[in-house]
Amino acid sequence: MTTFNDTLLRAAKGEKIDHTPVWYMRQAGRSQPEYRKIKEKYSLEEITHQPELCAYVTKLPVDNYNVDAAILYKDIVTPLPGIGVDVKIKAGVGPVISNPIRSVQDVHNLGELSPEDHIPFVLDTIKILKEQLTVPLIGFAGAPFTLASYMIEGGPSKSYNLTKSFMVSEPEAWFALMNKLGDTIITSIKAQVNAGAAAIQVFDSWVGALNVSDYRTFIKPVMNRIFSELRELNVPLITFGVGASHLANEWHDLPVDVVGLDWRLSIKEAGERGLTKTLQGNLDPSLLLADWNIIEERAKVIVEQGVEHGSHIFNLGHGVFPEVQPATLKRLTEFVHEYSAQLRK
Ligand SMILES: O=C(O)CCc1c2[nH]c(c1CC(=O)O)Cc1[nH]c(c(CC(=O)O)c1CCC(=O)O)Cc1[nH]c(c(CC(=O)O)c1CCC(=O)O)Cc1[nH]c(c(CCC(=O)O)c1CC(=O)O)C2
Repeated sequence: MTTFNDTLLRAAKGEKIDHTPVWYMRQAGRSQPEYRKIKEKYSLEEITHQPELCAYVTKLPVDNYNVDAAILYKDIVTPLPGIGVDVKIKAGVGPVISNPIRSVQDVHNLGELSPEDHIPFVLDTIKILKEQLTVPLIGFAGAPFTLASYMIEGGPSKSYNLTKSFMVSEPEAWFALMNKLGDTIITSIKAQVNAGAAAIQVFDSWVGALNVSDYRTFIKPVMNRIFSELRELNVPLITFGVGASHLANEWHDLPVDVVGLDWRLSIKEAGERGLTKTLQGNLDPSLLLADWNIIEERAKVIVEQGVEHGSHIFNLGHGVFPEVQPATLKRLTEFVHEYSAQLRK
């Protein structure tokens, strides 16, 4: 019988580990040939609605790359139809919403998430994976700002103009929206953990668009509430965002176990800024398209800084690009495992 590999859970809690655990954001899907074949026939929504198929896609990188965790194949917008958001994922574009939020009334019109009714397929996928996996399954949600950016803009945005102006001009509506999304996220995560998810990542991918002062006023209260309520689940809590080095200390203040960094702030610099918790990251995903000797050189520095820091989970600074060769991810996982084991002896 294969034993359960709990290295990622131990690293998240700051316990002693014999190698640095590895997983990659967007490891499921994307660059994998088996997934691309499935994708010729089915959309993301169709895959997520078929638990056996979705479990297969989620497990592929664990089998192919030997990573120390699985992350559920779904999207951050997956729970939103449950609260009345009309969202479709358009290939090559991203999530597109036909009823964007423009007023406090729009916020009040949003419903409540009932996981058993609205996302039973997600819970069924987790239950299948719990039987199959020998590594922890990471459940996840998009954070309120990142979800709100799609809901207010109506789709992906570069500037977040509508979101930011709504936030400062309509604070009552904004905080009502943060509350509603906070409730939705807490309910969705609790259901994922009850079904068998062993760790949680909250993706605040786009919150780096805000400055520290606005983060403290408009975002931090809801993030504090979310993580405080999730603490009772007793699973490691990871927060993550992109282009947000200026917010790293704010995240460290939240009741989380792990702070996920993109490639802009090194593990060493984060430690120097007073981040003592487990750090996750942070190879620039673009570099996975470079020659192996460059990838190895960069990964080596990150592993060394992670060992020096103490608790570290190796990851990319953001998601894997579809152009990356599966063999590169396999080799990188092996390298991080072996090199970190030598250093941690
Ligand atoms: O990023 C894309 O693939 C393109 C469009 C896009 C999607 N969600 C979105 C975006 C970005 C945006 O709004 O600009 C919006 C989206 N989805 C997600 C995030 C969080 C993040 O990555 O920072 C975000 C926001 C930030 C970001 O995209 O980088 C999370 C996500 N999407 C997805 C997954 C599951 C997975 O990859 O296993 C995950 C989980 C996290 C993880 O594994 O790290 C899956 C997903 N979402 C999406 C697709 C493409 C579907 C299709 O083409 O039919 C796919 C599948 C795929 O990439 O193969 C749609």
